[in-house]
Amino acid sequence: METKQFWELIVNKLKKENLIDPDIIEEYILTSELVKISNKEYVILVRSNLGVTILNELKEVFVYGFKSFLNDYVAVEFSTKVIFNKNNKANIKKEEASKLLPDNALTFDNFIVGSSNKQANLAAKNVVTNPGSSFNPLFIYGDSGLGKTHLLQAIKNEATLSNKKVLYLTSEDFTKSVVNALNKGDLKEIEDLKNKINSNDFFILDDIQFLSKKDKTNEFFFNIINNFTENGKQLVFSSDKTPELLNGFEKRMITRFNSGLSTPINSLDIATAKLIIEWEIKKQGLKQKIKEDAIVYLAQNFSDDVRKIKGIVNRLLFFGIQSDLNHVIDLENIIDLFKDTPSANLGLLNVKKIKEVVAKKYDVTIKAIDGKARTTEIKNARHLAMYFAKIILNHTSTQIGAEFGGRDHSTVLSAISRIEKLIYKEKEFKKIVESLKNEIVVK
Ligand SMILES: Nc1ncnc2c1ncn2[C@@H]1O[C@H](COP(=O)(O)OP(=O)(O)OP(=O)(O)O)[C@@H](O)[C@H]1O
Repeated sequence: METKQFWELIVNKLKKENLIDPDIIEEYILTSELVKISNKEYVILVRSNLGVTILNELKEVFVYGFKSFLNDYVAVEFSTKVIFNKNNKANIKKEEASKLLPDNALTFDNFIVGSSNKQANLAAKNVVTNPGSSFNPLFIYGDSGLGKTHLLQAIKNEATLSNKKVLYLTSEDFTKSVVNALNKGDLKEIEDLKNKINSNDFFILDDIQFLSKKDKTNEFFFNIINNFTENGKQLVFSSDKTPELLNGFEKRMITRFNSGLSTPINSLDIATAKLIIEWEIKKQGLKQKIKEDAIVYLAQNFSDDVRKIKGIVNRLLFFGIQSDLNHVIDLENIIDLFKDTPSANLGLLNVKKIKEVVAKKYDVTIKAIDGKARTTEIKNARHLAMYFAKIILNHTSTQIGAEFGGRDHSTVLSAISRIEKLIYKEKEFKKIVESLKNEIVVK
């Protein structure tokens, strides 16, 4: 279908469902144009900057509109024609330059985004486009193996492609250089090192928890932080803890770490873990097909750390080498292959836990959720629990039907769709869903 017709369909749908004020439709939407960037990315060109601001507030409604026709979530951005054309030219240049990066470079393109890391990913992209503004320093924290270094390297690569001067160091290397210079007691050497670091547009320091806490190293570091913030240049730090929990730093340092944006990378949720497993399988080139429920099982049980996922996929490849090319790897194979591997807590997540959390919230029983009663409270609880079984556990609609008192898969689909619609329409309901989701996935 032509993009123009497709855009008309979406606008008509949003109009019909009264999801947008008619004046806004008239003034900003009917005068806009849709541009398809890829199957997953669309840009809506609006006539004015004010229009962009207003429509950005309604982004979720548009995402809903696209999903109704495409049956998938897509990225929707708003822009004016002038800005879009300017960015497009810059992107083409960047695309050319990015071909110079090694194949295994850690970039935003090969970082898989899901609810556990989307905030950190967004903040990381933001400091590349707006260096030295409000998110300075950017402080990313989280457990080992969840992608902190990956995001820091992505910032480095992307900023370098935009012709920025970037210094990325591990805290160990930074400490070594500083201690070396200080031990020599040669003032010029210390000044040279300071100037060398300060000459960059970005200073990225990984695993800050390992930084030496000696007074003089701290003093040196404090000076660097001040130079960067005063000159509007970007600082990025990563750590396994929040700034407040970092031991041994002076209070003034903690205040500096907190003066920009601290953002977590949380433990993987099952949907993201599943995407990373599928991506690794594809990247590493497993020859055999693997069944969906087998991947979900791996995601539920072994995805507390992305490094572990890589190890799991290596074992799958080894299994593949020993198997027939036509063999389809199923759940039974996987359970057998990983029977001695200790599983992560995610394995404890199941439909029962979802039903318990939702039943408590709506003050109904699990029996009622599985039963036939259709009071508003029971229906809401049932539909929401089905929705969570889909987005958190990634169960199929047939599977969910069976788990909720033997319902038809089309009943499940319409329940999920009802919840999605409510989330887009009602901000309060969206908040409830977010908080219940956190309660369910918390370890
Ligand atoms: N969301 C993701 N998408 C793709 N690859 C990822 C993702 N998260 C992590 N990885 C990969 O997992 C591996 C471990 O990630 P990384 O080194 O960035 O973790 P980390 O949080 O810095 O851990 P540590 O605190 O131990 O240094 C890397 O190979 C990284 O590329």
